Amino acid sequence: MRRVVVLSTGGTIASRPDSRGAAIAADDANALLAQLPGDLRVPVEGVDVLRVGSYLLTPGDMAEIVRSAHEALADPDVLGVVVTHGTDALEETAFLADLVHHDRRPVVFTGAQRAASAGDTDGPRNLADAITLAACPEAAGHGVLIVFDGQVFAARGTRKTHTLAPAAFSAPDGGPLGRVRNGSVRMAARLLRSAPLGPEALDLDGVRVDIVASYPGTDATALDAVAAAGARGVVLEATGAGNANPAVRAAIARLTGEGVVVALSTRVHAGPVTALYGGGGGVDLIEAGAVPVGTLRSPQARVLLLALLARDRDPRRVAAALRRMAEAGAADTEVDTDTDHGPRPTSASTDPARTVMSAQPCERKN
Ligand SMILES: NC(=O)C[C@H](N)C(=O)O
Repeated sequence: MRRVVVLSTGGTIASRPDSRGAAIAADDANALLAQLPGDLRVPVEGVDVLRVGSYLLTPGDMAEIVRSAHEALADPDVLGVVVTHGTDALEETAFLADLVHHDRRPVVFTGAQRAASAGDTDGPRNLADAITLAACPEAAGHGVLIVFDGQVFAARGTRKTHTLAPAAFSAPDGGPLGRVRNGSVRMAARLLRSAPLGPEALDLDGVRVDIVASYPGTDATALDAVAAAGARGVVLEATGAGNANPAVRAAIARLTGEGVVVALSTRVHAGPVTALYGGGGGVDLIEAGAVPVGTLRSPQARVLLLALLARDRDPRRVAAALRRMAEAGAADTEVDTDTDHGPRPTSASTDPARTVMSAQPCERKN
């Protein structure tokens, strides 16, 4: 039967209060589907994968979620897959799924900011939007998508940018690709995606990549500690366009000399990492061996590094692949010229830099 598969993994969308009032993932896929509003006009199958807050996920759990999506897509009758997920680490699992996504059918991640037990929970609406999008031909070829509060985002570059608001996600360097409103889908733009990695990129067990922050007065303590703990990769969350100081520069040279791959990201909300400054700035850190990761922020840079290290033990090749794939992200704002999904330009684009607008072929009644 032609259908959408909903993979349930937990998060606030599935949460109810425990005896202390603390939200705990409790609902399974059937309970989520039972709360759906309106007529979705497409059969839906629920599958339980995990039932946890996403802050509890390990890289191995994230790989299991992605493998479950691939298993669902092995059935040609499946139109698309929805993953319900906690929002804390949604950007990580969605990006991992995108890195290995090799199917034109969409995988759509969603969740909620208000628990399933809340009178004003946003979960059922987000889930209905995700199912509509997953069944929509306009979503084909976009890779892995995130739909939240009516906005559609590419997995890559999208982050949780509000702790509580229903509009929890944004893509600071590109904006949304489209929207779902009143059961109707409008896609406005498309990202250029790099070639997908093979399934071995999901063999994350035993691969350690840490994130280390740099700040005024930081020293080499944390960098040396994660290397001693067995990290094969480190993401440095630097200041500004990717700057630190001479102590961090020396630690990066030491770590890369020992075969640890160091990615250079930033704590700043938007914009790319760029080699601009000396004295321990980006010019020096890159010279010492750090790889600038463009507009990727630490959580997704870590996922990319995990995936690359899972498929290759050679740090030089991994660093080269990291550089290549981070650069591919620099093409994020190019206008799509792929017309096989039938784009029809209009003046209603959400982002003038990425103007491709389609009609609304996917409608649901509600
Ligand atoms: N809104 C949410 O889903 C947050 C929750 N802490 C989680 O990530 O599971």
